[in-house]
Amino acid sequence: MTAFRTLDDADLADKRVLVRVDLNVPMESGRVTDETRLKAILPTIRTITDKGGKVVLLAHFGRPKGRDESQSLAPVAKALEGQLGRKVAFASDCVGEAASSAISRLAAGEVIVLENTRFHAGEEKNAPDFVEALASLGDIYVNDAFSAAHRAHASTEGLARKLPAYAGRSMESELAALTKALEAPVRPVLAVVGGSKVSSKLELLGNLVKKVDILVIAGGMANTFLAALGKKVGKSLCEHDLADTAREILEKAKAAGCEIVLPVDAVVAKEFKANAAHRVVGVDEVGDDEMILDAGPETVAVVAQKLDGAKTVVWNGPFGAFEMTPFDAATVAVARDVGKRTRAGTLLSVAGGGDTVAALNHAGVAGDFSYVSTAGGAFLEWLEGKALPGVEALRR
Ligand SMILES: Nc1ncnc2c1ncn2[C@@H]1O[C@H](COP(=O)(O)OP(=O)(O)O)[C@@H](O)[C@H]1O
Ligand SMILES: O=C(OP(=O)(O)O)[C@H](O)COP(=O)(O)O
Repeated sequence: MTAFRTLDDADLADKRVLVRVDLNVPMESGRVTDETRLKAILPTIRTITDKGGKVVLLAHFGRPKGRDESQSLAPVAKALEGQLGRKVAFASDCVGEAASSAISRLAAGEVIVLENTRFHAGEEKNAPDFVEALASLGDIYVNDAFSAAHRAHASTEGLARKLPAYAGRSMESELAALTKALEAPVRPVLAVVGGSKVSSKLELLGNLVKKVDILVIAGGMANTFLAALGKKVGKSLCEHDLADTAREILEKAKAAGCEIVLPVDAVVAKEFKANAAHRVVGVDEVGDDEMILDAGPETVAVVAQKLDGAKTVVWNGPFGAFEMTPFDAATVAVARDVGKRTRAGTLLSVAGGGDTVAALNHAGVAGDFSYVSTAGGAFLEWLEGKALPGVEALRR
């Protein structure tokens, strides 16, 4: 018997199936720029529609504080329609009259997306009345959002305890693939953690340093460490109030024998925009009116040298603001290097995260990696050995 109930165990005909998916996709000017997370949920949607269920998709987008139309899921629902090749309805709220009347109009085999769950404070609080309001809209709950499973929210955890709960196809395959690739990784293991979600990913590094041999800290995360070590980072993305936590992580790494690699140079600019005037500087030379938007070429060379000694790579979070040229250079260079080594058979590589996957696609190498997960933070917490609330709630 498997650890979870799956869609194979469910009677789906004519049922209202609440499916938690991750529609937190990269977007620019109202357009989805990477559809990996949409493609990942197609098998679950099709399994349910083929069996005559009504698919009610629940998801968050961004981190709004209350209702905020700029964080609406409406354009994502449109993009999903394109991927699915069939009509996808949309309801302007995920609870209440707007949701229930739209769902009541669904015929068997039809699909609807409900508006951003994070428009309601009860979502992140996992508030019982909000869980109740969501549960009243469905007969069955399916979680297909491995990438949001590290959040104990109403739609990722609370609902699984309220309705008959099943793992979706993507949830199943993510857990199986990560277990196969990383349950007993060949050492040395090199991890790259970068990106912009500094506060939500910094603390997990304290445990990660006990699991990996080399930790390359990149992106906005690196700026926070550089500042904690007394370097001036100007206007860079940086969480100065996390300096103590950053220093504690460096101590933990030392105690665990994990080598920490920080950028030695940076590409800096005065404006956060594509093709902004920029210069390459050492990390001691960032001006007060400048911001670090990418790692420099010397850092890329250091990472290449560290990769020479690694057998397994895990990666979440880009080296820079890769959506804007030329600040994609370090991310693209390291991605191509890892891809090449993986193809040559000298490295096993696992990468994940909404933006990281978009960056690998941008570099044209996602297909070269051993495994690409939809998940970033959730994948790192899984790697830390932490129980993920969204996964735990699904266990039989
Ligand atoms: N130095 C930097 N300054 C500003 N933003 C950065 C910097 N480095 C990386 N980023 C941003 O980090 C974002 C991705 O971070 P994150 O959400 O943590 O990754 P993922 O979605 O892969 O988990 C990208 O939008 C990228 O532009
Ligand atoms: O994009 C996500 O995670 P990721 O940035 O770690 O890939 C998930 O949708 C979780 O979003 P959250 O970090 O706002 O809870």
